[in-house]
Amino acid sequence: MSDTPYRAGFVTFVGRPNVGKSTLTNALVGEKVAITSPKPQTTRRAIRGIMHRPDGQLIIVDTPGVHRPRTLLGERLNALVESILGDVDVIGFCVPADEKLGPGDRFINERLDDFPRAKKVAVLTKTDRASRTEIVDQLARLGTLREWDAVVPLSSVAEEQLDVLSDVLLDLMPESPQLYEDAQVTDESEDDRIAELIREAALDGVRDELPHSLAVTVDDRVEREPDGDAPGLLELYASLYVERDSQKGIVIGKGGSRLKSVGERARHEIEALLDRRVYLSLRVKVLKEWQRDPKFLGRLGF
Ligand SMILES: Nc1nc2c(ncn2[C@@H]2O[C@H](COP(=O)(O)OP(=O)(O)OP(=O)(O)O)[C@@H](O)[C@H]2O)c(=O)[nH]1
Repeated sequence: MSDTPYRAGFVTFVGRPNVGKSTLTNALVGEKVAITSPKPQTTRRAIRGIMHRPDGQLIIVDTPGVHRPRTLLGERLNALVESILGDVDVIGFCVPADEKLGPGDRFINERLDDFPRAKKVAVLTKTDRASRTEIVDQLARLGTLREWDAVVPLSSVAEEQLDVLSDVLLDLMPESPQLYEDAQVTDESEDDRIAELIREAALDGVRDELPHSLAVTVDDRVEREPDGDAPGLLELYASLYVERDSQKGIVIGKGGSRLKSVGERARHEIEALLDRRVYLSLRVKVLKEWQRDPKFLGRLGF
């Protein structure tokens, strides 16, 4: 045994939409906890994933994309980002290896000056999509932005250099007792995670601006009695909220076909999460302007 002290603390990954923050969180935690989708700005919640190691714990806070507020939801998201960044030990600034450093990256980087307490690590994501030369060039450009506590190139998909990042992050954490129990991978409630899985399935492949217009609540759970030798089912009743009739049509699809496949996909994911059989009932409701409704936002946990 070495005499390395036990370290634990909080890290958050920031960066433009779609740079791979959620995928990185999932790869580090090793279980699906954050919503990932090819659409920008689908992460709305501060979902925490916890990476456990014998020598420490990384508590990962997933932030929503930093964007200009146009609605009450947008304002609350930005306020949420501010409060998260003010509170973490390390901020991981993510930039993809396969795109040039742009004004969006510089804007976010400059905002990091407002959080002097946090150590700052540059993470070059998606290295599997770039050549060696491109990676070296990007690292050099990243180096001009500020004096980083560390710079790590990695690929979450190819699972390259993830261990390097976790070593680096843990090294920057304060000495601390264990903050969460071993078995915990997230402190989100089970219903929240179920709602996220449904939301992710419902967003898959929809092309317009649905991401911010779709909210999911789990309304009821009923234990169905075991039938002979067959174990009891868990019945889950959830609602999908959209803002317009046209969006309801998109979610439901022709003759309900899309909603059916959304339900099937979500059910599989939920069964994997809960490790038991589930009956899932989905209803789609139109709630005009829900993003401006403080009461409803409160219900969603904002
Ligand atoms: N090839 C490759 N693709 C990746 C990698 N990491 C993420 N992606 C893909 O990039 C897309 C965006 O990833 P996300 O993890 O959802 O990105 P995000 O930064 O959390 O996005 P927002 O939630 O919009 O802020 C997805 O299609 C991922 O599969 C990687 O290491 N390699």
